Amino acid sequence: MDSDSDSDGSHVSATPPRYLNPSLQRPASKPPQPLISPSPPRPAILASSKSKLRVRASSSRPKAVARKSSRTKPPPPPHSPPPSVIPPLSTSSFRIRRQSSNAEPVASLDSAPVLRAGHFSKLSQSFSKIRRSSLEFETDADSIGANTSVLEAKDGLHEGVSVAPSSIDSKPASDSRKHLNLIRAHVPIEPVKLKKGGKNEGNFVRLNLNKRKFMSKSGRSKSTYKFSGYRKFSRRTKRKLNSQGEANNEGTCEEDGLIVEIAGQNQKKQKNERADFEIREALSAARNQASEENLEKLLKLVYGHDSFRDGQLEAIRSVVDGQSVMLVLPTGAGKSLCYQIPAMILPGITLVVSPLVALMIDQLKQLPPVIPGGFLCSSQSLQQTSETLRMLQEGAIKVLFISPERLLNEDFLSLFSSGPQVSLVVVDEAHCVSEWSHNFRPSFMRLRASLLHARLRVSCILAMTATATRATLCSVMSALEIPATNLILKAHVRDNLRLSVSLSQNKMKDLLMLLKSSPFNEIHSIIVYCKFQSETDFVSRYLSDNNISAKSYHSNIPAKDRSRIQDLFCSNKIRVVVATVAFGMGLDKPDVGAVIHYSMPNSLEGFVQEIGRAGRDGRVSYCHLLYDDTTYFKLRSLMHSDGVDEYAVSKFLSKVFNNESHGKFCSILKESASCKYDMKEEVILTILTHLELGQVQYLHLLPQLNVTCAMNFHQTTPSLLAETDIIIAAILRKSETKQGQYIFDIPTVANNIGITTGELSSQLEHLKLKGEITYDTKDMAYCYNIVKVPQDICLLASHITKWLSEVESCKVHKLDAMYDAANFALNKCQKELGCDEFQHTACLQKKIMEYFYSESPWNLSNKMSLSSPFLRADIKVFLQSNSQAKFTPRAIARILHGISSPAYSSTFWAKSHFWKEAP
Ligand SMILES: Nc1ncnc2c1ncn2[C@@H]1O[C@H](COP(=O)(O)OP(=O)(O)OP(=O)(O)O)[C@@H](O)[C@H]1O
Repeated sequence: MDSDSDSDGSHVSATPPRYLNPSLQRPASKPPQPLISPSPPRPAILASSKSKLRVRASSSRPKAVARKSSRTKPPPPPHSPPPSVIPPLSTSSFRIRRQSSNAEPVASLDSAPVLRAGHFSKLSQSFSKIRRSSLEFETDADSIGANTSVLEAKDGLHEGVSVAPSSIDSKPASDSRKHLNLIRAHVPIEPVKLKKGGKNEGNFVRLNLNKRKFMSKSGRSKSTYKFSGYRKFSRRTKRKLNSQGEANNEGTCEEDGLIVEIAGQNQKKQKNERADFEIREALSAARNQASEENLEKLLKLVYGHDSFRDGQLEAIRSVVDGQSVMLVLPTGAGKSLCYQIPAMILPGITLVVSPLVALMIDQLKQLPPVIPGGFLCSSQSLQQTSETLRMLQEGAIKVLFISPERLLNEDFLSLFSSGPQVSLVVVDEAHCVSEWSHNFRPSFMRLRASLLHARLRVSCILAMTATATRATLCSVMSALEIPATNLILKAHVRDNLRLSVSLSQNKMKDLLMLLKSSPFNEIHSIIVYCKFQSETDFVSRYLSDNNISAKSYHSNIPAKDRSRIQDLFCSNKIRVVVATVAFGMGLDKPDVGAVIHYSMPNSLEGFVQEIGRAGRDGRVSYCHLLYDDTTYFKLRSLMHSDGVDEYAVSKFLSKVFNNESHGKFCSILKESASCKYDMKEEVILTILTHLELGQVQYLHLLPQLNVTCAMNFHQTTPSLLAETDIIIAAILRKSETKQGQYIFDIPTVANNIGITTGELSSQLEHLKLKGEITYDTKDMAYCYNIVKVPQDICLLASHITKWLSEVESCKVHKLDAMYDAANFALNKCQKELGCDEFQHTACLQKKIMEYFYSESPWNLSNKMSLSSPFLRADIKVFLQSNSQAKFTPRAIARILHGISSPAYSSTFWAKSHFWKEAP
């Protein structure tokens, strides 16, 4: 049987073999060897326990559907904790929607077809010429789906993606599923046999010759044929002919092949049209009535999935019904579908606000071909941005991924005052809206329902997250005005994950032992999470030295290399990726078999999110935490790195309100302010956001921009130009000259002549195009208008500092909760719920549930309260030996803890012997 036929039937599965030895069955109930526990001997892990925990009383579980595979399925995953584990919901301020009794169980990927619609990103190396068919979406007046999108990427990176219209070339869902996939192992790639004799030979070369032959014969010019299309055509023809043993007369056969090919194309076209028609019908039915049956039909046709997973249908129906929803589903549970299907059904645009560009691009790639999408981010060129905006206005984009900064940009918002209709705003990773979350983003905080309603005229908001405590949910729902009844909350941890913890005194050695022991030694794809970038490098090197194929991944690795590492991992060419949290967001590799935490995460939210990258295919997967006190202490110190003193806040506020001119454009240089007030840029933005969104609005934040401009004149003399141009006249008044360059502050000039910085910039651009000037800008600044000057800056500083210190305590509390859960599993677990010496799925799930659902914060013991008896003496000596400098108490504490800050960088202070080295 050749490889073509191999790909058919039994061996094809949606996921590649997880185990290194494909003959091995998944070790669902295979006891892993206890290895790192402090108290040997350790009994073997019990993967399937009888005393299972239940997440919700009626929670449905991933259904293990028999796969067309020779591999045996593992036993179904254990159940989740019993309802008694959850604090009484009736006392909560939310009504947590329970799954209806007739809800379909979660379909495992095993039951899904081999390819998902929309997966074409095997070509992530170069997805520049991929045509994506889109359906004709009905807008108010006309159909807009006549456009298809072409995605482009440069350098094989996920950068510079733009979406351009193209001709109607709608493909049916079934066809679209033949798109090559990012996760190549998912895709039965049609093998192209190369002839022996060197890499430049074989079909490629021969077919080029064929091409010349054919062309000369038909008398067409070279330009008549697109090479790639022709190559495909020739290859297919060639195969056909070879199989008939008629390859000798190449010219004639090519022509015969052409006839066969055209017939095939016609058939395919008809099939496509039929599929298109079916989808259109299903869409129209779903628009008329968003019933379970109609939505399931759409799900099947567009995605190839048989049924909705827990929470999906409920969310989709509510959104289609125009209700705002807070959706909490575990990582990999299928949240994207909950906005994609409404996006198809609703008449207007769906805006998806995302915190990371990489995430946006991944999500864009995962859109099914029937939904034309685009994205806007700051790294795009002006041309790309305006092209996307043009398409948006023309209705050629149905789903637009956008950063919060971009969304809140005045120019962008003004597009919608009389422009395209927005039907839905999706806030992805919605926990970022809340300062009580593990991942607060000030720019997300500015996403208020009132603003979205007023500026986008949108009434429906879908907030999605995988991890949120009650406090976080409360603040997100209040900011986005989502009614308490519209919370759809499912389990935070999927129950196909087996959780284990071990105390480790030598983490590298223990990690290696873990990877070489069962079940990890049989798992093909593993992510090892580290806290620090340097850790990822030396851990991956250590593993490689010990014959484990591993690569490190962190944000300091060039984007191109990161992309390559991710591709290698996704195509199963690297077994282990040793990464910081930078790895995994948007990663949809379904068969990651294990996640190992080399370092403890900062919070249970982080833990849950990271382990959620394992077992997205519904198969039993393993998550192990290596935990030790030293890392905990180090992390606890780091939790204070964002903290600020009232003194610094007060100084900063004085600077902010220094310029009392109401309505005028004010700016504060980011870098120098950060250093001067010893506050991280993110903290400064948090304070400014609070000044805008707090109880009293003190200022109005504007987009950040480079405020220093250095200009050269090229044609007309500056003074002559100033006679006819008031902007140049103002620049001459307000600038200083250095080596022939005119250097000025953009806000100062704009304020001087009473125009906005935007108007000033476009005037300068105009002069530049005329060849009169060239200029460069630098010095990124926070920009704002003052709305109200506070009466008492000290009082305001005290309020803000108190708020920030509560946020800081919240972070510390999250770390303590993580530590407490791990400590509980290791030292206090009574092993009543199916846990054993090594495996603590049940007790950790219980701890996680308590953490996420409890009304009040846990009362946690503070291991850090014991201070060194030598501390006072140390501080005294430190001050004496640095008597030339002034320190705040916080600055001294940071130095002693080895935490760098904007004013006290590690580059300088790590040389001091007071600087505490990282463990
Ligand atoms: N109803 C379904 N049946 C089968 N597979 C599904 C279903 N819904 C989603 N999936 C698949 O589940 C995988 C994860 O989906 P998705 O990326 O939307 O999850 P997510 O919840 O957004 O994950 P993350 O939290 O990591 O962003 C995808 O491969 C998707 O095709």
